[in-house]
Amino acid sequence: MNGLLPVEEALARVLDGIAPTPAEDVPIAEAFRRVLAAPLAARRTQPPYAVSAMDGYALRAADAASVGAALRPIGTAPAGTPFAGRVGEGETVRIFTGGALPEGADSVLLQEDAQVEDGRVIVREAVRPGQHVRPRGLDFAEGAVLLPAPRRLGMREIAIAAAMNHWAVPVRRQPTVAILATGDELAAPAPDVPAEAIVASNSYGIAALAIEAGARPVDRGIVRDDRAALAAAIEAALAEEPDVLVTLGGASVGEHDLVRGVLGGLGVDLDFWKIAMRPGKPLMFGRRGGTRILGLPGNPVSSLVCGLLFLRPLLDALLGLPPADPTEPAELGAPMAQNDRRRDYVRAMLAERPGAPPLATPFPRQDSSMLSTLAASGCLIVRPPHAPAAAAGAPIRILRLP
Ligand SMILES: Nc1nc2c(c(=O)[nH]1)N[C@H]1C(S)=C(S)[C@@H](COP(=O)(O)OP(=O)(O)OC[C@H]3O[C@@H](n4cnc5c(N)ncnc54)[C@H](O)[C@@H]3O)O[C@H]1N2
Ligand code: MOO
Repeated sequence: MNGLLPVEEALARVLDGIAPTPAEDVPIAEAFRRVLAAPLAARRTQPPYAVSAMDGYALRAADAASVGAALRPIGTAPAGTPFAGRVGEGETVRIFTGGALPEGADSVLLQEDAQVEDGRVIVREAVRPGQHVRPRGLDFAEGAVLLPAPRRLGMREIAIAAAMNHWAVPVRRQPTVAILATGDELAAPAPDVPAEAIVASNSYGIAALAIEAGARPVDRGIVRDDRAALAAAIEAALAEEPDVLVTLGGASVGEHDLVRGVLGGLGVDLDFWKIAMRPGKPLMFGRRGGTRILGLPGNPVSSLVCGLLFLRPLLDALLGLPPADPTEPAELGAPMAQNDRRRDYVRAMLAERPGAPPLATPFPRQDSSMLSTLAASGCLIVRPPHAPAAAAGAPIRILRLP
């Protein structure tokens, strides 16, 4: 392997022996983006009784089978207030969307198809049996398992969990991700940021990735390239026993790249890998107690791409989610040269095309410091090691950017 570790092998080692975080109950209103720990079954039948799907008149279809039929109104049935009586032959009840279909009625005449004349309701459009009625249990029946686990709870899942009358849901505890930036040159974004500083962006990008995955980031700030300060900052972060500690920068081989030595001295069982990928070659991975430590490279694009490829699957595994192939097929929009021994993740514009795979066109400059191209990209083109030169139109695989 020329001393370069393949991406899959590195990921397998990061995920080795992982167990999902314990389950806890959270109120439904706080469950967005959390991962369901146990399947959810409906606690009720929806709708719990037959209801009208329209504003109109509840009646017996047999009484309204022909245009011109006249019916006698005997009451009203708005949503939430059922009509207490029974609809008999030639009778009708004014009903509104969501109102309970009164006993005796089997259909609803649309308001627009009715005319009220001399206290009578005249049918202007013949009614089919069952018309505009939502039968009991149309959506779901009590006991039906509508949300399997594990599943990340988005808008749709939250809504149906609430509809099934779950006021609290069992979810995985949010993994905690401590994030520590390293580097003398760095300063947090602020009005008074020194002119000579580099604004520390990686912490914010990695925190966003963690939140999107359903984890809880903890910002441990910026530490100088000083062995003692770095050791103190890492020890303080580890003392909180986060599920993951991410260090940013200082991962390479220069004299100021101290993270590796410091982690080793703090009892971290550590691997330092050169991964066969670009961007993001240097990557540290270690463990201490229940904490997994990811040492990401400092170059901003390398940091975020490594975050997508290693931190994201790690968080998914901690949340009990199965591994997923994040790539999909696409077509190349411009020629690409032969690749070397590293797998490239190439920033590219993405154009959707009806009836054809999306078109991915690489940006000409791929410097791993350039967040501007990452921000403008729709995807990363995944080029295998030693891929031959490819012409525009060639089938490729892409990783859509979140
Ligand atoms: N002689 C070698 N030099 C380098 C190698 C190598 O193999 N041999 N690898 C290169 C590659 S590839 C990468 S990637 C970088 C990784 O460097 P480090 O992880 O040590 O990162 P730093 O040196 O600390 O910083 C690199 C670059 O990124 C900026 N940076 C750092 N942290 C942040 C942050 N939180 N937010 C924004 N920008 C950040 C930093 O200012 C530097 O410009 O090493 C190459 N060198
Ligand atoms: O791997 Mo470095 O990330 O190429 O810049």
